[in-house]
Amino acid sequence: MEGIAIMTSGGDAAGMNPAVKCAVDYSRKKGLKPFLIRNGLRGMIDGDISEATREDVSGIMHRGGTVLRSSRSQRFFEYDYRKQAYDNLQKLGINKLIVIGGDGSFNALNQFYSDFGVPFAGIPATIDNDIPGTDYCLGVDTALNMIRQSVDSIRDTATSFSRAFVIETMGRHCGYLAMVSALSSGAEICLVPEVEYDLEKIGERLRSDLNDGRDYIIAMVAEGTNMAEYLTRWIKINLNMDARLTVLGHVQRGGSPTVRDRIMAYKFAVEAVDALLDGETNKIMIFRDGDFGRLAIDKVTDSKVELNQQIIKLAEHLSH
Ligand SMILES: Nc1ncnc2c1ncn2[C@@H]1O[C@H](COP(=O)(O)OP(=O)(O)O)[C@@H](O)[C@H]1O
Ligand SMILES: O=P(O)(O)OC[C@H]1O[C@](O)(COP(=O)(O)O)[C@@H](O)[C@@H]1O
Ligand SMILES: [Mg+2]
Repeated sequence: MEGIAIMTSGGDAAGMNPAVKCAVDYSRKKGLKPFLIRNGLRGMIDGDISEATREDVSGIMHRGGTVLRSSRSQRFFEYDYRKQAYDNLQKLGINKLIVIGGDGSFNALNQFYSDFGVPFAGIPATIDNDIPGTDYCLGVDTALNMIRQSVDSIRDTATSFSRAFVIETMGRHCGYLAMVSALSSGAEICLVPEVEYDLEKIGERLRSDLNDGRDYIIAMVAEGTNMAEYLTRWIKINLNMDARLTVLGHVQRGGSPTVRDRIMAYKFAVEAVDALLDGETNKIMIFRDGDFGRLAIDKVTDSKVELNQQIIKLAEHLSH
């Protein structure tokens, strides 16, 4: 029986556990022998690999994070450690890999494929939604719901005071979480790296709203702009308003996967196993314009992610 190993790597994201469960169950159904690599790339180097049991993947669907655990490994950049990882796979008869992770993990596995020719299928999983070629990455819906819940709570206190609340979201260089959250929470300001912003115009607009009776402000700021602290000070000085900053941080990465993330996880996992059985060697599973598909890794690594134009159209007025 051919061995297939499943791992999670990079920043954890809700939906990783359902993807692991489905990848194990479906690959077994298809006549493969599923293995689990624990602790991501670090575990692959250290041989933290075992055949998947039914117990390993039972009762994990509803759990956030990744039960396989994850890592960001400096050693994987070095050939000698990758060779050690390859030897570990060889010993167990593993000749296919499924990696559930972000762009960094896909680069890692592509390097590993160039070194040793072990075919892999990538399942996009990162709250940042920053993988080119796919409209959706596992974990995004859960993160958006975690943010919504936090912003709703902040709004409760905001409505009790005449204050501005600046809320910073994660996302690295991608403004998706901030922009969608600005829409879903009815924010007055949204700053993301992809859209030019004009503080002068924002000031004019909000001063007029405040004169008309507005008494609090919610501002969503993507971490990639590095503007959250500055904007908080700017509001105090320019709008003459008390302002508070909340950096949401890792709260956004936690939480039980939403229904959307569970179902998407299943579909991505089936696609990944099928891709490998079809003889694909280094493809990333994608969801684009409502359909699932497979994209060559270089199409992913050589492009830059672009923010969805429809979302920009709906939210860009919050940047000026
Ligand atoms: N070019 C590369 N060569 C080898 N390993 C890499 C390469 N790029 C990334 N990696 C490995 O992949 C890991 C996961 O990538 P990272 O960017 O941290 O998370 P994510 O997969 O969520 O984007 C890195 O910590 C590193 O170990
Ligand atoms: O958890 P860490 O290592 O502090 O990294 C924080 C970063 O990880 C993320 O939560 C997820 O990013 P990745 O999916 O690329 O790992 C980013 O939004 C954030 O900037
Ligand atoms: Mg990443």
